[in-house]
Amino acid sequence: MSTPLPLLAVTAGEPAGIGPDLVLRLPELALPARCVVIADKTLLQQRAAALGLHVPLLDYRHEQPAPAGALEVWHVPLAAPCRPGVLDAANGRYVLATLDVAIAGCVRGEFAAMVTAPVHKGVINDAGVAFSGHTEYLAEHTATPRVVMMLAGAGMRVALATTHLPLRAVPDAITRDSLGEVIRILHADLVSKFGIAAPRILVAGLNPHAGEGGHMGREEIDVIEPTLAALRNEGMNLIGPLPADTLFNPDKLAQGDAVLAMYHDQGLPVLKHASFGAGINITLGLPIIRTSVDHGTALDLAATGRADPGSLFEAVRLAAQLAT
Ligand SMILES: NC(=O)c1ccc[n+]([C@@H]2O[C@H](COP(=O)([O-])OP(=O)(O)OC[C@H]3O[C@@H](n4cnc5c(N)ncnc54)[C@H](O)[C@@H]3O)[C@@H](O)[C@H]2O)c1
Ligand SMILES: N[C@H](C(=O)O)[C@H](O)COP(=O)(O)O
Repeated sequence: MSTPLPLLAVTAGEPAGIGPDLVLRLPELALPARCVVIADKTLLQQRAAALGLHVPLLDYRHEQPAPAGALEVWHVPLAAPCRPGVLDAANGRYVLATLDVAIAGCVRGEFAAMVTAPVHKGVINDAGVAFSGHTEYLAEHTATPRVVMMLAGAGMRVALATTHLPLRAVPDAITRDSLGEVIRILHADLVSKFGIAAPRILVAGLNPHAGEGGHMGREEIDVIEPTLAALRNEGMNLIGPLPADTLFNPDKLAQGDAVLAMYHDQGLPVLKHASFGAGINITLGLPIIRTSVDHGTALDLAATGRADPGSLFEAVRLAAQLAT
């Protein structure tokens, strides 16, 4: 008897964006997972019609996997009809409801992992819910005090010491405690999830030229170096703090298994330049497995047929691999 495929929850994300278009493409490939899309079924039917896709949509039944070529759907109703490309705050809470279904299913063990299509952070806030990203939402809703965002693609892994916060808040958010926790999570998950026995982590500085010996900022001297020194004493292989402008040169990258950038736009533009459309976002440190795409809602492409599903396929493959 063959081993059953891991059962993954795939949330379709912002209804006006490309998430519905992308999940409808899942049956095209023989992916190493059984996927259940969490979304409004009528929305998927309408989007399939707009795209000219003939995908049978079947209600999810745990004991009855759909045949090849069909898509299993866990129906969560929209609050208001959706027009492709047009955001509507009335549906902000619908997006969160799809995440809640996936999280609850993972926590109770029904789903082996969750994969998320992109959401629009702004419209969820417009709906009256403070929301800065899946990463922070998942941490809060699994009662996990700290998680780490890592994107992977083009042979690179880039983790972030801070995630979605205003740039002016970044230096204050990087403390010896917070940085130490981030590095411990990154190190532990590189070992446990990626099978790297002794991970080498390249750590970026915060300031230009890693502070130039304290002449361009003191965070490297006061926070980053002491944190790295303490963790090296525990046996971790940490290289840095390194000037971020040359850290991504191929020779330097080859010396590490992952980069730790200090903030979102220090690390992610490099990775997305190299791998946009095929990269994966993974939340480290969670009690459940969660992967995601490397792109946003692309409202301009919804229902056009021009959205590339490559990143979603990669996110499903990684989630399945981690789950098995
Ligand atoms: N995983 C997520 O939930 C996630 C990730 C990134 C951004 N976002 C959110 O998405 C919203 C829009 O963000 P943005 O405009 O900065 O970035 P975006 O990724 O939506 O769009 C940037 C550009 O890339 C193109 N693009 C994006 N995905 C594509 C795909 N699959 N195939 C082809 N082209 C694609 C878009 O058309 C656009 O030109 C924001 O609210 C942002 O916060 C969500
Ligand atoms: N920072 C991510 C990116 O740029 O791809 C994106 O905003 C998604 O983050 P969440 O997974 O936290 O929603």
